[in-house]
Amino acid sequence: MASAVIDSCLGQAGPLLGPLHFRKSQAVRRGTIRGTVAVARPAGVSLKGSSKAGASAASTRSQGVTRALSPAMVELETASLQISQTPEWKTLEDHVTEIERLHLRDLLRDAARSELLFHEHNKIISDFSRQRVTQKTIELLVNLADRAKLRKKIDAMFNGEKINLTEDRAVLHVALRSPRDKEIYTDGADVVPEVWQVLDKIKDFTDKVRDGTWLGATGQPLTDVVAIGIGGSFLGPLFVHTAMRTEQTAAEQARGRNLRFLANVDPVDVARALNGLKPETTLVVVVSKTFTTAETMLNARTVRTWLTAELGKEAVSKHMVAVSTNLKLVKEFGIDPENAFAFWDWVGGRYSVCSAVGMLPLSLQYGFDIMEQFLMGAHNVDEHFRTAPFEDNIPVMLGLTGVWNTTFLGYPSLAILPYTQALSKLAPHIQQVSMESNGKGVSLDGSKLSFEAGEIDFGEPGTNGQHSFYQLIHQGRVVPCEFIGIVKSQQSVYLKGEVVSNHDELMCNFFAQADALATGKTPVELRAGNVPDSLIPHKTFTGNRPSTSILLPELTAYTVGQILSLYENRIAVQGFIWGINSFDQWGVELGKVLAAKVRSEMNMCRTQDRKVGPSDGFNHSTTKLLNRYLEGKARLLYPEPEDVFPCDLIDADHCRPPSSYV
Ligand SMILES: O=P(O)(O)OC[C@H]1O[C@H](O)[C@H](O)[C@@H](O)[C@@H]1O
Repeated sequence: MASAVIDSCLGQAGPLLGPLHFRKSQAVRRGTIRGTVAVARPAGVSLKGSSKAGASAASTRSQGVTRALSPAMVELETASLQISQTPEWKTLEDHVTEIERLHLRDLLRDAARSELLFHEHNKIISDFSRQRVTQKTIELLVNLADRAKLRKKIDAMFNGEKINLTEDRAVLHVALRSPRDKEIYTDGADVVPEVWQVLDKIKDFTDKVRDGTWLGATGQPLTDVVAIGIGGSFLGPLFVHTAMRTEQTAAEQARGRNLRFLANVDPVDVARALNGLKPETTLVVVVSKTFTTAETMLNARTVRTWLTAELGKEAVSKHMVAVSTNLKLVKEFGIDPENAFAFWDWVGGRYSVCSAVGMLPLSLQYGFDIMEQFLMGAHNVDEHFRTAPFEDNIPVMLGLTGVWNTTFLGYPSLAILPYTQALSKLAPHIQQVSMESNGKGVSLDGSKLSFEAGEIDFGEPGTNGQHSFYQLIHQGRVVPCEFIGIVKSQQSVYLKGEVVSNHDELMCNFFAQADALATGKTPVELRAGNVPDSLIPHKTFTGNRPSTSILLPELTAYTVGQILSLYENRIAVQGFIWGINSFDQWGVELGKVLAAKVRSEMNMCRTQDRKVGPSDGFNHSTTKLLNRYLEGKARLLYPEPEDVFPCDLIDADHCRPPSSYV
């Protein structure tokens, strides 16, 4: 059956049958394509020393153990084999020259085109008219999406297929926001009841903490929460918290409560997170999918010491709870499994904000009922994404225009520009979701991509960004932008006598910037404005710089959930088109392995007769730099000259105690 699927897929290839047949035979030879398939592991992935929970399983696979793929997955993997060799891709490449002849200044005069590129779903408006596209571009992008089997890939994700091939996992964060009465299966089991079991437990626990039924060790209410976690166990919750803080209903619910995050292992971050807090009133939530992440575990131990130094060891059971997929390690750490909130390996860290990772700390702060609205908003856009035709599907359109800009027009970046301070942590969150998901160099089957996937995301709320990096995006490099505006501000400030409120002023810029980028300012216009000739080149704006505008009615828990889903699904679309695995992150492992090596060197440096040199496996540069650090540390630890130990033996000079002590 699988080979029939492959043949039918290849059969559409037309003039490109050659390369695709080559791919096919190569894949068949490697054993990646057959009825039940043996999958080659991605080349060059070293899993040894990985601290992630899935690593041991993955490492057995890397040692040559193969596994079976369902026919559906065979089909999807096949559809991802070098999408750049398909006629649909080539047609888009050819289409670039047509688009290069057009200027957005002229395209925007076409009202019919603008109407076509204007979409609305449940009061979310998206306007793609300032993208460098015509109706034909959209048709060609949709053809590419069909060739990439986008619909089937979306269905496979929602149906719990193990589309994360390198970790053999389903990708079901959408199940985290599913209504109770839905059924979503993976590995033959419906996951929705488990999701709701944990959500019910979160509601129960957070209600008790908030109403004072659950008290601290000294009988005081726990009004302050410190959530310790990093990466996906931090950025999503921080984004949502920042978005909710000034929303009226949420702010009322949070009155008298504090939520802080501790992410960086930097002691400065520890000091800032704990500054002014009292152990008696503090609840610590340790958030880690794996419960092995070095930074989080060290911070958790540090904060546990801070708590127990004042309250005694028994206080841990009242003051520390955990969110993890690894309940065994939670228990070993000393947190009662009763006080642990589970999630599952089918939730990627960066996609985990709708699990207990976000729901627990955020419900402690705002109450479960408000956070349930957040889940409902995300689910609403998930359903739109799953069911709407591609041309009217906002996440799909965002993803397709993203692929168009990045891959075909050659603009590798995306600026995320919300015109509300409440979304100031959206860009940092999306940076992880997008860049960790799509920053890949090989396609699903492990073959090297012939184009660059991924997008460099950054951003800052308007208007602040305008006074910072907008110069570059107006007159320097072309950086596609996504402007996000809100109709009803979370805070209405109307000064008596002023027609334009603060919010109106903010939104004037939301509209103006997108048009300034698109239309620019020509030398003719400048001359008409009496600009001297010498300044004309400096004051010219070339325009033709693409952007999308998204307008939301208001910023509530519900619409924050919608925004999350728009971006998560947009990023999935891009990965599905590029034919990569957006759901693994092997690229973060190597640095961790090397850090572990440095850590063991530092530990050994505590002994006085320590001999460190290049033979320990570091190159000359690292050895020298590391030894400078150790030398500085030695001065701090061993202030007396005789206490200074020779930890730097690259050359004889460094063996001596620092000269200032001699
Ligand atoms: O939640 P944890 O297991 O502690 O992982 C925290 C983070 O670790 C790594 O950096 C991964 O690349 C991230 O995806 C993950 O979110």
